[in-house]
Amino acid sequence: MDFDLESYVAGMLKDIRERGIEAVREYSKKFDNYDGPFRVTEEEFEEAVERIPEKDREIIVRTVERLWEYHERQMERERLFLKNGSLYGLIYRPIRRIGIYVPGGKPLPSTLMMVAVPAKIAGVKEIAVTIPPKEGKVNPYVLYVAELLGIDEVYKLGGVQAIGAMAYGVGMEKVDKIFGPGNKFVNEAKRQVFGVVGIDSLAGPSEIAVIADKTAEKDYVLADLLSQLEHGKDSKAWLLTTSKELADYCSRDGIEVVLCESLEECAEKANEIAPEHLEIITERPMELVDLIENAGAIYLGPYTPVPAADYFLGVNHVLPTGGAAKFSGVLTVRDFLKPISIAQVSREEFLAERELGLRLAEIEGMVFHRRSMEVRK
Ligand SMILES: NC(=O)c1ccc[n+]([C@@H]2O[C@H](COP(=O)([O-])OP(=O)(O)OC[C@H]3O[C@@H](n4cnc5c(N)ncnc54)[C@H](O)[C@@H]3O)[C@@H](O)[C@H]2O)c1
Ligand SMILES: N[C@H](CO)Cc1c[nH]c[nH+]1
Ligand SMILES: [Zn+2]
Repeated sequence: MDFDLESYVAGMLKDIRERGIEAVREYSKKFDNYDGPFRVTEEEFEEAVERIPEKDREIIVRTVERLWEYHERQMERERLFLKNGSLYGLIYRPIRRIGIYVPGGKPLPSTLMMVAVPAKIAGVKEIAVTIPPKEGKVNPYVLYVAELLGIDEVYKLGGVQAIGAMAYGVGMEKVDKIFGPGNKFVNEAKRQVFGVVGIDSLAGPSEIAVIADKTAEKDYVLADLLSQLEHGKDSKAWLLTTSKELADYCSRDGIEVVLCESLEECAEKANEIAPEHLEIITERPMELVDLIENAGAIYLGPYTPVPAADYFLGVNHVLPTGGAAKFSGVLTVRDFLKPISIAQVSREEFLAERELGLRLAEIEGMVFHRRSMEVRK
């Protein structure tokens, strides 16, 4: 019988809801060989941070600066307008408390930067971070990034138990929204807790698709395809090409190669896949962009490989996978903000336009709705 991921994860989440910290402890022991205490102490922070060489601190600070510069342009401002003496618009408020899941199979400090920077720009006040421990410890680079960004609430928790703990408030205060990518267990757990908390997107195992023609440097294309397969056995790589030579060169384990008649056909295939990342390495890459409907991120030309975007370009690397790019997109500052509609209507406009509301209330059979509008003089 096939493994049923949905019921497997549902069972774990139910257990965490019902038995709380005991269940979290047992799953953590089983999958990460650690049963607490879960919150990273001040001493552990200090010890880890001291271990980071000066050169690496500089690398991290410069990377954070690049991310900050890119993301601060996304900050939403109030959008208000006046019409007939009335005020209308949207105002924005940050989510109060969020959880960030940092993947830990290969610990990814870069992912903490990718989520925490836009969260800080948006003005999120409280951030709890979870990461699976290794031998009871958290990766020191993750703790350094946390400290640099003013985050002191870090938990040694991974997988479904981390998502359950953040969503149901087990061993910590419940969060309002969970961010961050993870493996198929993490991704499914996020999908299932949606509604109890918000989630950013279904950011699961990494993927890359490359559209390339005969002008592409073969070694660049192959290296890029292999880069995302490095994330793990669930990762995927597709080459969509019009070049038979390139197709043969990249025919390796784990890479799905599709030989197409034209670049338009490559674009069509890319839209069907809706990959997390789409590289276009062709003679005139920009010409294909108009044909792309579904992709988490599009990187053009020979000098925009996915790993550069994973680390230092400044763009965000938290992206939808598994076809979710058909209905969602890259993580942005907006994901940390709640738009609130606002209006203050003038008497003149209200009286002039209320017949619309009165009749619509009648159509819907809403007597008290009608009354609320009618009663005003
Ligand atoms: N889409 C994106 O934006 C993006 C960004 C970065 C990383 N990623 C992806 O994140 C993933 C990280 O995966 P990872 O495995 O390295 O780390 P992870 O932290 O997501 O998963 C590790 C956890 O999975 C749990 N787990 C492992 N086996 C289990 C089992 N059989 N049953 C229940 N729980 C189990 C354990 O608790 C462990 O702590 C990779 O697939 C990577 O490609 C995606
Ligand atoms: N490629 C990942 C997004 O799918 C992000 C990442 C982090 N570290 C290395 N790569
Ligand atoms: Zn990567």
